[in-house]
Amino acid sequence: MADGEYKPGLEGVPATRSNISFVDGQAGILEYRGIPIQELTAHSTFLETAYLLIFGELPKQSDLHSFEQAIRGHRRVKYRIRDMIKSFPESGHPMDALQTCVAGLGLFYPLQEMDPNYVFGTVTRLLSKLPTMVAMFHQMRQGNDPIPPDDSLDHSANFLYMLSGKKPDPWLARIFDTCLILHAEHTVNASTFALLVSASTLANPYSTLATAVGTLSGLLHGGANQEVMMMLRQIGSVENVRSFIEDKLAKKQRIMGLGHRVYKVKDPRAITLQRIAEELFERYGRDKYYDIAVEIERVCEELLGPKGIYPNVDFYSGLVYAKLGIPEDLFTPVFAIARAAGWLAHWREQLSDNRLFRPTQVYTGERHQRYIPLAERG
Ligand SMILES: CC(=O)SCCNC(=O)CCNC(=O)[C@H](O)C(C)(C)COP(=O)(O)OP(=O)(O)OC[C@H]1O[C@@H](n2cnc3c(N)ncnc32)[C@H](O)[C@@H]1OP(=O)(O)O
Ligand SMILES: O=C([O-])CC(=O)C(=O)O
Repeated sequence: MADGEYKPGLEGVPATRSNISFVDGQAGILEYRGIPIQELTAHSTFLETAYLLIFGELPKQSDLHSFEQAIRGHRRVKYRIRDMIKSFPESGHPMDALQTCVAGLGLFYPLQEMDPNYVFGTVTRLLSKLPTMVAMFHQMRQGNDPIPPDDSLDHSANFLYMLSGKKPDPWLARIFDTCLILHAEHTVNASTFALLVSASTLANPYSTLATAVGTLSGLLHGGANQEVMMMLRQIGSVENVRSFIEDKLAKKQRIMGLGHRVYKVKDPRAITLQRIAEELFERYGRDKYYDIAVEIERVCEELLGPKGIYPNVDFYSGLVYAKLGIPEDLFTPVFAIARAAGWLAHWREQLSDNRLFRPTQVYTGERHQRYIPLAERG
């Protein structure tokens, strides 16, 4: 292969065929199974959207009921998982805890034949246990017992309850559910690509999902949502925004929450998240960090807009999560709870027509070298 064909970061290189989601990065369009994301946030729920992504169509009433019931039934985790979480250092990052927990599930549920029962069991177990394990780690790192799930609450409300011990206002739970819909899937992003590679080896799905969780944690990917909040606090006031941005750009550093490999306009999810943030602030009081974020967007439109760098999904999400009372280092685990739906859809799709991923490389090293004995090396 000629060097000219090599694309750093595989930019523009198709890695798979998929009918799960569609992105038009110039027009700012995102669809799940052909349905615009705005339709789903207006009318669907996270679990219905997860079903759509994983099984390819909107569920009938009875199918949705069985899916939701199965997920409710998987909320508790084995006491050995709980013991494992107890042994984690409380200062560890929750994404590392989550990755370990997801991989740990594989010890209890070995890989089986890909029949519909196995797929349904795996998908519902993972969608259900990820939120439980995130909430458990959060409680246990504070020295508390985990809060058992409340079976009277739906998926999103139950997660917020397990985090705080308080039943959330249904309006806030619905906002959180909308955030999960927005984060559920996004074509062949880095964590999904890592998942596809793992799935293609026929690794156990828990190991495969753990690969994706680890990949999402990176600062250039899902980890950016926490970084944005840290940046907003570091800037501290609207007056400091321009100098902060100019200084960063002069040092060739990245502004977190901006830029995207695919979108060259404002991410449609950032538009919805900003609207949600405004609705939240209208009811619960404005937040100075929101004003700072808006000013960053304004300054960056001027300085980075000509390069097609605009807010991505991670830019406004943290402001919403913070207002919902979610601690900053749980922002990325919340992203993982949502993205599990897309990951599982891609796991299923990959295995329906599998071929091992094994790309090639452009070798740039020496050849035909002599082994130099240790004593002769300088
Ligand atoms: C869920 C998600 O994963 S969404 C993305 C979350 N990540 C972030 O928010 C981190 C900040 N953003 C970035 O680092 C990048 O925009 C990425 C990693 C998301 C995408 O990067 P790529 O597509 O690889 O773009 P690349 O790194 O080639 O950058 C192209 C140019 O834009 C600049 N650029 C890209 N993003 C930014 C940014 N956030 N701030 C400043 N400059 C940027 C680069 O410096 C580069 O400039 P140059 O051509 O003058 O050297
Ligand atoms: O698609 C990407 O490159 C990053 C991602 O996961 C997203 O934007 O949701």
